[in-house]
Amino acid sequence: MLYAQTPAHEKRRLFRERLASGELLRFPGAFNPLSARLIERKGFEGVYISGAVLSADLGLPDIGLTTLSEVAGRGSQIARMTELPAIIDADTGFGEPMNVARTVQEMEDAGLAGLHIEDQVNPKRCGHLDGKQVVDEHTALQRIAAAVDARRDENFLIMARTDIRAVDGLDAAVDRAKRLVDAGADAIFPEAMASLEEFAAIRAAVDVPLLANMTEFGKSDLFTVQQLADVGMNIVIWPVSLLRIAMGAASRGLDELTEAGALTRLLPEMQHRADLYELIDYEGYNHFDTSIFNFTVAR
Ligand SMILES: C[C@](O)(C(=O)O)[C@H](CC(=O)O)C(=O)O
Ligand SMILES: [Mg+2]
Repeated sequence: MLYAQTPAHEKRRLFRERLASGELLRFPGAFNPLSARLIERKGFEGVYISGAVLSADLGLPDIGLTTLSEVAGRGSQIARMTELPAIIDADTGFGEPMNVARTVQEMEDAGLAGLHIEDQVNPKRCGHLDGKQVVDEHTALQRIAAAVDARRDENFLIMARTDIRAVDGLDAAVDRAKRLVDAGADAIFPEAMASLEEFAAIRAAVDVPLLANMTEFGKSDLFTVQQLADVGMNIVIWPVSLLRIAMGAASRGLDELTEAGALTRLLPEMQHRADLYELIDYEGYNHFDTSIFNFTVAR
């Protein structure tokens, strides 16, 4: 009933333990709190909270328009709904190094297990679009150092994302990954890798956990979990996939309404009322009610 039972510090501890095993952990993107619960029920190891999804959800492009409060607020709503660790996309950290520090503390308080901060200039762009720019090395390292310094729970994962591959090439990405680790990053998110070999090159360069972004219609091919495990990746995200699937289905449903005037034919594709109730534990709430309202009126 209500929210997850596992306290945030415990989720983080367990997450760090699992990450240390070297296995590949699967983090589909939750587009709302309810979908986080579905991800948990289906047996995944974690939940990703995407900036692209948060902005799209508001009808906005992913160009740094969302605020720290909006992102932390949505992160908290999603994280508290699942026992799984949730990692959030903190874009460029919402400002200068001091803002990055505050971002880390807000995300800790929101119950997240970790975040990633990227080295794009403000305002950022989607990592899979052309024309993005990255900051110089000094600024990139400052952001990460500020983040590491600000955290109060040592198990809160500070991941550095580098977008430099699409701008200056793979050698620059390898170099930046190494420097970000030296600055204290617990993990690296090499954005827009072009091939498995490129993931392998980053793997060879640093010892910390690595994240692979399997976003659709972007610059990376869609590799399988096994392929990514074979090149030593430790976390894989499908950041926007569930939103794309849900919006695709919604669009087809609206077309069907226009054409047929009823949705009867789509019933097999819908989440059944019974499945929804099971997912949100209606039963538990009923039980709670009967255990509380057990009085009778004396006459
Ligand atoms: C991972 C990402 O930062 C996100 O916000 O989910 C995006 C995903 C996308 O736009 O497909 C990114 O890769 O920049
Ligand atoms: Mg993003």
